[in-house]
Amino acid sequence: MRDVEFPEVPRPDEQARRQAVARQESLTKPVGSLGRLEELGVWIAACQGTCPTRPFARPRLVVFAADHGVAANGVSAYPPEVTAQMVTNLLTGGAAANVAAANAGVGVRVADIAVDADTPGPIAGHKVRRGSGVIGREDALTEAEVVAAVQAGRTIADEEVDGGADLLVVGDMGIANTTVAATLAAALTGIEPVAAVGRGSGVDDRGWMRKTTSIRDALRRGRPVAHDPLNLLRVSGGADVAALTGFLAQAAVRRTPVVLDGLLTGVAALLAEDLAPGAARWWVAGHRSAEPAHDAVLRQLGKEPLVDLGLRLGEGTGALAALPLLTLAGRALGEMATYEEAGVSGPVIAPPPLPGAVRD
Ligand SMILES: Cc1cc2ncn([C@H]3O[C@H](COP(=O)(O)O)[C@@H](O)[C@H]3O)c2cc1C
Ligand SMILES: O=C(O)c1cccnc1
Repeated sequence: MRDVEFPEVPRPDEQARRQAVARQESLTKPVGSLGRLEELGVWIAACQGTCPTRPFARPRLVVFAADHGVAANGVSAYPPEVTAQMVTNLLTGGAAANVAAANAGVGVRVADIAVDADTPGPIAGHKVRRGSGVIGREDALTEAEVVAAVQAGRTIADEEVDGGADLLVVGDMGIANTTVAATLAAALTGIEPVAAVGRGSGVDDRGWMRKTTSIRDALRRGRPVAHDPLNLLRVSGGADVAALTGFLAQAAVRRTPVVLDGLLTGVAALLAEDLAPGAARWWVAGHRSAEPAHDAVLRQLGKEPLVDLGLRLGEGTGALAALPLLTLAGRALGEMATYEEAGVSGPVIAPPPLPGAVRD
């Protein structure tokens, strides 16, 4: 699938990063005392290419919505029509993500990539198909659909960045998508189906068994192509994961930082880093989801999540819960007074170097 190639991903700005490290040492607090917030502030400066940092002007959440054929196996506690119903709920402001976005000052966009229903015109502009194949016995998508979905994600990232977004947050909505995500996580990290499977939106013990079997069957088909991101998306993925993959890679190409959410966005991140090496430097992990496979995915991404609240919702809620921490980190670096400005005496003993420099 040569139609999907990304240009070389730029690095966050090294000069701004160095300036930010130096500035952290000049601010009126013991060196390193803001802990991880200091690393995050440095990361924001490097992504913005400027120090002091600026407050984010237009943070945006994009929720990627799609249905999944594997829902027919009885792997979710909820019926497939909930996907379209929740899309409506997200559009009218009643979902958890709407509240979390409002709390964090983030604008919300919903993109129907493969919902198995008609959705309003403005959100269906990038729709690739309805649903997907039942991944235990057939391919999720055709080659053309994979390409179209990845391109849809790229276009959505471009639209957001061109519209002024300076921080992106990703989310998912789609019944049975944790079965797909767990399959991809197992294929990409090597964990077994029983280690990858989770309760998703709350499946019972019998459903859990059906889900584990579905992941096992899907993994049997997906493992042979696990090293090839686009073919893995075709065999075992879905149009939402493919679009998220394109979106995450393109956000990095466009030098725009992203806050990752739960399991589905995590597997898309692994695939995007594969397609566009270095893209992961532009992402921060918002939270650790209660889905067991998410931990393996985060480890493979080399990301320590900002919060671990036992959330298991998706929609971007974990990322949005963490967002005020990110905002604080940026503002502390940008707005605190220096020792010189405030007339506060600096240390009399040279402080130890800042702990664990930021992954740039
Ligand atoms: C009302 C409702 C709102 C949601 N918001 C996100 N999800 C989350 O749960 C689903 C994945 O779980 P599973 O694989 O078990 O179906 C996805 O839609 C995901 O976004 C929801 C699920 C439901 C039921
Ligand atoms: O990890 C997630 O994001 C998640 C977990 C459960 C249900 N939906 C999403």
